[in-house]
Amino acid sequence: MTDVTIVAIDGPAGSGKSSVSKQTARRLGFGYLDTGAAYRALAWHALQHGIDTSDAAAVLDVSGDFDYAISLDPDQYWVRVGQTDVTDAIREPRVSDAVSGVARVPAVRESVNALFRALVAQSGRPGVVVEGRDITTVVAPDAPVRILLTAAPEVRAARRSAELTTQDAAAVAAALHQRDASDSAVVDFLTAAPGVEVVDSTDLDFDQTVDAVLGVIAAALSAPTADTAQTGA
Ligand SMILES: Nc1ncnc2c1ncn2[C@@H]1O[C@H](COP(=O)(O)OP(=O)(O)OP(=O)(O)O)[C@@H](O)[C@H]1O
Ligand SMILES: Nc1ccn([C@@H]2O[C@H](COP(=O)(O)O)[C@@H](O)[C@H]2O)c(=O)n1
Repeated sequence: MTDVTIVAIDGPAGSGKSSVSKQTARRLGFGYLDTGAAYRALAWHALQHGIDTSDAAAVLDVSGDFDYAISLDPDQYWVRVGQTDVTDAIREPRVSDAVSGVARVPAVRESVNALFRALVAQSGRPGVVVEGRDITTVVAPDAPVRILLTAAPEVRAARRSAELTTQDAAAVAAALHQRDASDSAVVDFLTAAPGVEVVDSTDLDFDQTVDAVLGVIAAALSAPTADTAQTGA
């Protein structure tokens, strides 16, 4: 797809994709692309227009004037819609609750996937860690490194509720599992596709998880490819 080395990371909500991918990108001097932010920002945009995101036709309609921008710098992360900085707003529970409706619209997925590929190609970085739900399978199925980052459901819910102090733990867990259930009807991010390495962080702390991901990347990038094996390069 491009000369930029892509590290593709998928996984369910709260598995640590964003935080682990961002730190991995820093350690490698790579860019970091949070693909979920595009779906969240479009959900935010739809809500601003008073649209119910379960109405696919209305979502598609409002996506016509969706002016989206995101930083790929892991140290200066921001997300904008038009002139509005929505970096924090797209994490609000009302957006998380609405986002699966947006992600369910096939034309939206095609359009954001084209945008992701363009952002990676224009990143100016030697590599980009791209994280989401369908990166290993749809957005970058030929990436040299493809990882499914998992953790037990109760561990993911506990990590998420530890960062959201305004909501009770049971409500956070229920919302997270509800979002996984809706999302997994659209893309399968709970089982690893052939060739995708699983990193299970259930019993790992954050630094151990980053190290495990870096280990998979080092092994994959040093392994001979079909091309180098043939030429002896
Ligand atoms: N291995 C780990 N051990 C402990 N905490 C972790 C670990 N990995 C991530 N976390 C913490 O878990 C929380 C959720 O992680 P993060 O937001 O990166 O998940 P995510 O998969 O991107 O979620 P979502 O898909 O909902 O955006 C964060 O507070 C993060 O710091
Ligand atoms: N590749 C992707 C990434 C995300 N989604 C949808 O966006 C939502 C938010 O993603 P987060 O990673 O920020 O939690 C997610 O719940 C999916 O609905 C997607 O479909 N494909």
